[in-house]
Amino acid sequence: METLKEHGDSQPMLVKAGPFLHFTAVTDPTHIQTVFRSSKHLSSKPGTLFSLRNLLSSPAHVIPHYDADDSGMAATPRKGSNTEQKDRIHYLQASAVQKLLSGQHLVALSEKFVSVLDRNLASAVSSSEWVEHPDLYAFLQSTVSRSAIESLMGSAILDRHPDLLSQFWEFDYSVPLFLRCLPKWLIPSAYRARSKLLKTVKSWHAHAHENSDCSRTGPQDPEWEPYFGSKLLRRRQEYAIETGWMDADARASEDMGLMFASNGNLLPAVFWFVYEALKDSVLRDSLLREVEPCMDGEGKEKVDIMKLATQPLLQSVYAETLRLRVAIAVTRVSEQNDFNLGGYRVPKGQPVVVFTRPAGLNEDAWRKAGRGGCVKKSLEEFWAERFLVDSRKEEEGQEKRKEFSMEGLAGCWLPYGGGQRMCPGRHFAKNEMIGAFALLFTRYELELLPGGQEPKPDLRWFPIGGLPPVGKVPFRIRKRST
Ligand code: HEM
Repeated sequence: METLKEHGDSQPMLVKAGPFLHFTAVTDPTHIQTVFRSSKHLSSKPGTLFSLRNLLSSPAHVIPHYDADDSGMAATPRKGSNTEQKDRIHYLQASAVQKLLSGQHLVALSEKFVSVLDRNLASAVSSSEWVEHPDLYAFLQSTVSRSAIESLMGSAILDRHPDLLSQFWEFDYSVPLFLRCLPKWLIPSAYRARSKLLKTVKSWHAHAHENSDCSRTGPQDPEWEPYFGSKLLRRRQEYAIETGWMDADARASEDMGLMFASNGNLLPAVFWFVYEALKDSVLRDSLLREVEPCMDGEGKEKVDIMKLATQPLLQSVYAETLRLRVAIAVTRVSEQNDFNLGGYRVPKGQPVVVFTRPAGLNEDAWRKAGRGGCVKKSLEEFWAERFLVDSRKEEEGQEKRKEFSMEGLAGCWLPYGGGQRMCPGRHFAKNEMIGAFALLFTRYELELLPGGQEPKPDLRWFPIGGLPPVGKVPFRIRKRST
């Protein structure tokens, strides 16, 4: 990060990390946009293969199939590709997550998440008296993640494997070690944790196949059932089985990967969102004023999640949290030809790496993007209103309203990567973050306890994703009386 800052951002930088790994680091927003707009020419296949081998422990015999698929991610296969439709694994995966995490599926999933979280919070906090907890992050891991997993993957996995959450977080803790390719003899407990989680996922799949039909992915089929959970999980089994080469171990690795993708970044983000609201009562009250008109039902007890996620300040806090608390490196490779990066030649096969954090902290770039208003306060600090602008809609006799805007920030705000492979879970993640805030603070009162230290983001996770807090944040919670 320091090297990137010293180097400046206008030119791509060739980084030699050891004798074999050379990559081009890209920090200039225009270059970043060129990379993401070139999804047709740049692939993320080498990164996918690396994760399958080193993080997800996919069986060796399936890797050549992922490698051989040269048909691209678009619905129409690349010219010259002979990959059969059923083997177009990169397209099948991408199209399933893009379709089944958006539109009406997103609404169903988000509503499910809110209702499950509501239930889980109610059973975790049953008292109207203050109850003290030593660690806010652990509390959110056990309530929010449980709800995220149940809404996406069903309730059977949690019922049948009561220690699933601790298995998952143990694996998650070791992710930076696996990505550094440390061998088993050096980190035996990390390898044990991963094997245990893989075994659990495989056993959940077997049980779900006995009780549910994964081919029920049509428009009349249920959005959610307890065994596989959402339609997305059924669809992933369906096409994987149709390949004929994805066995039970390969499918377990894939869904362990999805469990990681859908929780590993989310939980740190939820933590920082909630923590900012706990630290600043004025901010918390302003956010709650935006929640109020989104409560439906007779007793105004039901959260309208889709409406909630369009409120300006809630969105601004969401975007600001991700800007500061996510540090990911997104990798692309030109497999066919050398790549022209705004006049710089990147040789074929050499990874191009986009670091999201420097772009989120680069004041010059934000000004050049026409968003000088966003950097009135230093990008190094949290500013809840950073993404608010004056509304363009004039309402007579009314004070100018604020609205949320990301205009111009395509090369600066990148927590979800970009281009064709941009995070397909981003809409759900947004609804989960904002929904978790709304439920926690409308149903309960929460206060920080004295004596806790200001948590710092854990840079052990740079540049892998969401930065969890270092240090425990003690707090107390009670049910609201009305
Ligand atoms: C705050 C939370 C999240 C952050 C910051 C985040 C970030 C990212 C990033 C940076 C990528 C790589 C994108 C690229 O290469 O351009 C990614 C990929 C992915 N994310 Fe997320 N993500 C989050 C939540 C989620 C959730 C909730 C889900 C699922 C429900 C999800 C599912 C995925 C999947 C399946 C991929 C792989 C897509 C592919 O390779 O085609 N993510 N995410």
